[in-house]
Amino acid sequence: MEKIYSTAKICAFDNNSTCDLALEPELTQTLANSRNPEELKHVWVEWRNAVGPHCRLLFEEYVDLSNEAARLNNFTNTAESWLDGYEDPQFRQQIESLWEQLKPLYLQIHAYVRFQLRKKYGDVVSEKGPIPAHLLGNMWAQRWRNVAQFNLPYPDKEEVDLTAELRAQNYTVDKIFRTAEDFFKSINLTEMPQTFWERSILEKPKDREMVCHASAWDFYDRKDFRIKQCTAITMEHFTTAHHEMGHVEYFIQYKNQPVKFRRGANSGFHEAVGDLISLSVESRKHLRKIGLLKSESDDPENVLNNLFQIGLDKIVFLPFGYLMDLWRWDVFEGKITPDEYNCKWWELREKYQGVEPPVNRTDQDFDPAAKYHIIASVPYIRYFVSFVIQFQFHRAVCEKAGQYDANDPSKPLHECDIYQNTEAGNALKKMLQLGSSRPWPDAIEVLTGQRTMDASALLEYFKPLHKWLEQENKKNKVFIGWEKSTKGCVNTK
Ligand SMILES: CC(=O)N[C@@H](CC(=O)O)C(=O)NC[C@H](CC1(C(=O)N[C@@H](Cc2ccc(O)cc2)C(=O)O)CCCC1)C(=O)O
Ligand SMILES: [Zn+2]
Repeated sequence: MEKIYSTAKICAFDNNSTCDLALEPELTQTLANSRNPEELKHVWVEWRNAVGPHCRLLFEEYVDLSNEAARLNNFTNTAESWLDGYEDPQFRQQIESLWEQLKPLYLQIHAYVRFQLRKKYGDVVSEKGPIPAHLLGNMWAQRWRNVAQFNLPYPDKEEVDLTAELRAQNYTVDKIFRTAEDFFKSINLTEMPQTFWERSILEKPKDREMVCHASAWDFYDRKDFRIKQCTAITMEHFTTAHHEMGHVEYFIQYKNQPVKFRRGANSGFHEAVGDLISLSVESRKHLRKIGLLKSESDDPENVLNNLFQIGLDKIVFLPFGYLMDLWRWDVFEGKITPDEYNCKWWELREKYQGVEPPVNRTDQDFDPAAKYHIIASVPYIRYFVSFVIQFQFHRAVCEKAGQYDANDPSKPLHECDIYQNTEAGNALKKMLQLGSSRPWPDAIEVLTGQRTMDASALLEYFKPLHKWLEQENKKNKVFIGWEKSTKGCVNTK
């Protein structure tokens, strides 16, 4: 399935003699930059046609083999095996409870974006229904930051296009990764070893196919750590470089643990390290410090525009991060059978994300395969966990850096930047060095003083945006939530 996914190509929208377009970089760029609904629909449908049908039977076989392996490891099925690392029989209930706390914020940004997209695209976006998934700037509608420019709360304020700025300043792939390394070093974490620079693959090779989905690798010899990334000069890849290097920092911090404990406290911790640093990097304060933001002024409108763009990544991701394994847990437990794979997927996509396919789908399609983690058997709830705990970590390191104080409105959480603060870095380091040697509640307590996942830090970070969205949606009399989709998935049997 990985080979099918990594080599799949489609033909161009307006020229079907060009048929060598791959997911990265071509289709990713089209979904991000095209404003032509027909072209977006073409790319969205053709990608799924190129991967889904070819993976469907393989996936059924994979489910049986994976469950057999789980049983041989004394688990009931793969779902139980995947959840084992969270060491808590109540884990799924905790996730559901976190989602219930976060859903009101999601409903507000969803309603606002649907209203804006309707202004731009007209009736292809209904007033009260789910949002068509192909118009949101991303192949899976899991992050909407690429459609920020016609959604900004204050559109007449300066246009901060970091991708354009990176290119204008002749950022190279190497400079992107050196900039990321510089941040980690500045808080007393570790520089990348020389072998990292010699052995990593940071650009798509010209001479051969390669799995371009970014990844970070620990070779478990305490010395060899690498990143593989088909890096483009974009803001998304700048953030991804920090994400991948966050994995490497964690590898290095726990490298002296026994091999058994050279893992994240749970998988969500591993996903949170790089994103935690990116929360500082993406603040206007930091972007100005490293010269990526020219303007001097930080008036409330510019700050809200920036917070909104971060929300299009972080708030928007939550329902997707949840539904990916809600679908797979049911598949592994046999609650979703092969003939229901696709229509149950679209039920969940509508129920949690409030998105719909641009064209009707059938049970003969297999749209989950359009997402790397499904065909590569990579669990996904780790990202939902990460998107919650990274804000708990951020709140803790920002307090240590004196950059955040719950009682001081002049130090809001969303303007914190821990750059060059070694107290913050040392506190983070103490947690990372534990690896998986202690239950994760002990690990999170070391840094935050809490022993549970807690949505309050994310809600605190986005509080100004939440308030603004509620006011704006009320002013525009926008319908909050979504009615049943007119599109969806049809059982052909
Ligand atoms: C040997 C091995 O497998 N190593 C693991 C790491 C480890 O376990 O040690 C690994 O490298 N996994 C690859 C995976 C890549 C990416 C990803 O898949 N991201 C998710 C979700 C997401 C989205 C936004 C975001 O800000 C953070 C995450 C997606 O793109 O849907 C793609 C770019 C970002 C991270 C990763 O790094 O997590
Ligand atoms: Zn990761």
